[in-house]
Amino acid sequence: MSVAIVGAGKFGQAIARGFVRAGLVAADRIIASTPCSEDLAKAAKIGVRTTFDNLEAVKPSNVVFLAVKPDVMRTVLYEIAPIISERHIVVSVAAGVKISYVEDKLPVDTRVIRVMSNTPCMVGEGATVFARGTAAKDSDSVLVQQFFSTLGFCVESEESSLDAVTGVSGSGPAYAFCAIDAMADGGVKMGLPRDLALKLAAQTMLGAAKMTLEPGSHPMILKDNVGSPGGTTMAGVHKLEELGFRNCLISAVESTTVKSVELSQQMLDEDKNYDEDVKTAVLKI
Ligand SMILES: NC(=O)C1=CN([C@@H]2O[C@H](COP(=O)(O)OP(=O)(O)OC[C@H]3O[C@@H](n4cnc5c(N)ncnc54)[C@H](OP(=O)(O)O)[C@@H]3O)[C@@H](O)[C@H]2O)C=CC1
Ligand SMILES: O=C(O)[C@@H]1CCC=N1
Repeated sequence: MSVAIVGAGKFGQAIARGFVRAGLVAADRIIASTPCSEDLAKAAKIGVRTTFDNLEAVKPSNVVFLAVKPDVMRTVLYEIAPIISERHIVVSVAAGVKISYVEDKLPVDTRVIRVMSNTPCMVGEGATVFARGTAAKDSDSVLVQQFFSTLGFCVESEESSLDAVTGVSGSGPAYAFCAIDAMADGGVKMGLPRDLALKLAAQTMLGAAKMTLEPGSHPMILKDNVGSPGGTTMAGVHKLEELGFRNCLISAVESTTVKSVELSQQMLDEDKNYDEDVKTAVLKI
């Protein structure tokens, strides 16, 4: 198996590192491309092959990960389309880019899978949901499941769920990092050294997440177990409620989901305008 990662930025590097770390693909079977020399140097440090040329990455590969930002997706799809064949599986990890958008620009019957994952893939604790395109086979779905299961939790779903998945787990690590940082700030404010405060905050999140994932657990029951009657915890939980902590998180997930929906619509609208511009130009000729 040979893997191309087109768009070797933060997320492209995260999955490359994850695949190599898990021993799923040998580093020299991965070729990463980007026009950004800094990103290419970072990818090279993982041990993968690198190139500025997307076609050089795609040609020898059979699994092609598209990890570019949505605004360059069209350019990249048109660039690689002439060399995409039945041998390729195209896996898009871009937020807000619909499967139909990708399929539209590639040869008929290209096997496409759309994935929403997250950066904890780097440490084997990713959360991934994927949906298959119209020509994708069961074996493609099994392969993608295999890839992302080595990087953490992975499940197949309908494409319609992927905007909300982006809201919870795609962008979710950013909310968790903000929470960890803020808890550490609180510790420093109360007199702890910064490195200890940060370690305690991160380890606490890790432990709480692990407990929540135990079969039969529920976060609110676990929360009740922490709060001793008349003790410290409920004073803190009361403050969280007063300042709208849960409300904030629900709204953050909602805003991210809405942004993902808007991104999809914006891309379809831009496509329509682009097609009309091309038609007008052809008519002029
Ligand atoms: N970061 C995350 O946590 C997650 C990101 N994603 C998705 O991953 C994708 C990438 O995001 P992220 O890694 O954060 O963004 P980055 O900007 O870090 O990475 C994008 C990379 O693509 C490069 N690039 C730009 N144009 C081209 C081109 N024509 N051909 C090949 N490469 C190109 C960029 O180079 P340059 O900098 O020069 O433009 C950069 O190296 C997005 O679609 C995002 O939705 C999905 C889940 C999580
Ligand atoms: O911020 C973004 O658009 C990407 C998608 C999910 C996480 N990062």
